[in-house]
Amino acid sequence: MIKILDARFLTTAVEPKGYPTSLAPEIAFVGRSNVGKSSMINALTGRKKLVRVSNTPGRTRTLNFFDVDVERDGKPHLVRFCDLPGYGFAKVSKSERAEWQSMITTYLEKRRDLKVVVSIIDSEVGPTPDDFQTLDYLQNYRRILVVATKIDRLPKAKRKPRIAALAEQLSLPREAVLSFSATEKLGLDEVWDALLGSLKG
Ligand SMILES: Nc1nc2c(ncn2[C@@H]2O[C@H](COP(=O)(O)OP(=O)(O)OP(=O)(O)O)[C@@H](O)[C@H]2O)c(=O)[nH]1
Ligand SMILES: [Mg+2]
Repeated sequence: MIKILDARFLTTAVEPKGYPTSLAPEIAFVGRSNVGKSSMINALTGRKKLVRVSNTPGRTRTLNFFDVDVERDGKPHLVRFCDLPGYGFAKVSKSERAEWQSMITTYLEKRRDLKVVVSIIDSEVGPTPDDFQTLDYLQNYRRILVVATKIDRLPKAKRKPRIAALAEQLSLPREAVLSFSATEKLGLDEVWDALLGSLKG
């Protein structure tokens, strides 16, 4: 049983000197622009407006940190979430794109507290070349949890086969890809269990 006790915005950062002081294991959310990273954080914390979300890609432009007190089977945990800007967003200038890229890779490579990276894939669109590239790059030095979101957009009968197909495309076992919907609150407990489970090991 998962229960959220509290979730709060901590700080915004663009470079390491702005990262919050170490306190809790960190979990980062990465994926294409507009895939639903910020919405996933809101859904997982049960807070509608903890993070701003938008129909327009490119909503999140800095690293945003949140502290979350969560209780699992009666045991309290403190975890820290980091919401990242999306990749593959075309409507920014080349130099701004390069800045984002370096902001994201510096964090993903250097941050000691970062324990798990949630790689978010659009269930409808499937993994894009950017997704493959990011996963290839990350798997060398980070623990990754793949979550297929916006599963609500698929008819119910197509959900399981789609997840199986995604897993195959990503060369992962079927059970390694979790399905999720922020709008319909599907897969919340499964994602929390996987996150807290991987922080333990
Ligand atoms: N149907 C459906 N829509 C979703 C889901 N999750 C997010 N969305 C919608 O997708 C859009 C983008 O959501 P965000 O959470 O802002 O996406 P993001 O990945 O944080 O986007 P950037 O910060 O711009 O990179 C919004 O219109 C959300 O309402 C979901 O599970 N199902
Ligand atoms: Mg966002």
